[in-house]
Amino acid sequence: MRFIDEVKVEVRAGNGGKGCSSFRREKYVPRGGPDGGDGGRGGHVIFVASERKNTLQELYLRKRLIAKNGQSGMGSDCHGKYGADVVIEVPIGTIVKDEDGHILADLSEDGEEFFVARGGAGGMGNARFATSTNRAPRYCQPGMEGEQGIRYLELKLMADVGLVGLPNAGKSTLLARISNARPKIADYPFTTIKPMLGQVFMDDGDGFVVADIPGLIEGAHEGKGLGHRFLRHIERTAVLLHMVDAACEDGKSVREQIEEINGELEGYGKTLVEKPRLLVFNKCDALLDEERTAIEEEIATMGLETYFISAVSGEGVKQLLHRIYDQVLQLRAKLAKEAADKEVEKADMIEELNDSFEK
Ligand SMILES: Nc1nc2c(ncn2[C@@H]2O[C@H](COP(=O)(O)OP(=O)(O)OP(=O)(O)O)[C@@H](O)[C@H]2O)c(=O)[nH]1
Repeated sequence: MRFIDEVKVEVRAGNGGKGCSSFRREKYVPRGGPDGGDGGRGGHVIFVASERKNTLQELYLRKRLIAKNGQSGMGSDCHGKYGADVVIEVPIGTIVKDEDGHILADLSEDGEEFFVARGGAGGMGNARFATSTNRAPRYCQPGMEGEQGIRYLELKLMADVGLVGLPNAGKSTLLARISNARPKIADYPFTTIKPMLGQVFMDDGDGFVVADIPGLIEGAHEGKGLGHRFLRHIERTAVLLHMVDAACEDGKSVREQIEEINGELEGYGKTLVEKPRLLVFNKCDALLDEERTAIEEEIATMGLETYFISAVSGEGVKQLLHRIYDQVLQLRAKLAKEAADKEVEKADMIEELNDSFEK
């Protein structure tokens, strides 16, 4: 399966079936009334968010989603059948946009549905148009056209924590240690070529999801490296873990590594820069005490919360996880409060409206 996070698809819902114009013909009933049935509704095209999916590959391959037309109505008051819907599962975090880039839907919960193209209504048969003055109408309706258009889908993974750092900082090693994800780990850069999600379980039985995005390199936000395309996947996280190779195996000082990533996050825009960030110095097992002290002195002025860990030996990892979890819970509580406030606001508005109607 390839990781596809952007696709363009053509969607076409089914047209409604035509209504039927027909008259009852029975023995001994000389003038049977109208009995033309309605046409069936055209099929919808529906996206459903599913936790079983993590790529838009299926849509990338299909390119077109066309639902069936509704069947025409028939005599003897028989209605036409509905056209079959096309139902496509998409990953949680899929955003649907129209041709002008307006967001139509943001599918953020398992099972959430979006009718991306609605099938046309079936036309009414002549039986519906009989009145006391016109008992034998011949008129029946055509079916309505189904909606159609081009839609752009963009996947922004839903993770609580985003791992960022230069290639080889040890992001995959940390993810493998703390979560159920099993990323490839190698001592050459860019072993990670697609974002990888891992679920971390905490003592309370709950936990959080971490996204490891491919190693950023300078200029990534301008689309030069691999990272740019993937930065969007950490836009919705509660906290960023900025990983730095404290052993400086690739020859870059810790300051250089930090500044390079800062530059990339700044280049991407406010959403990432303003996120809470923990600076994590990895590979501490390979550091001498005086090297660690030197790093501590160098970063003291940066004002970032820092952690020293070894993703290989596990040193410092537990403490880090608790701190991350704190941040995640704080954000969840804030979002829950915002949602509850909105509900209250809505209820107040409805009450006010009702009051004004009564007066
Ligand atoms: N000594 C030491 N080596 C580590 C530690 N963590 C990772 N490494 C090594 O660093 C190398 C790179 O680790 P990865 O986890 O693949 O790094 P990454 O940041 O995921 O790299 P990309 O996938 O390229 O983005 C591997 O050889 C790891 O074994 C650590 O805590 N101590």
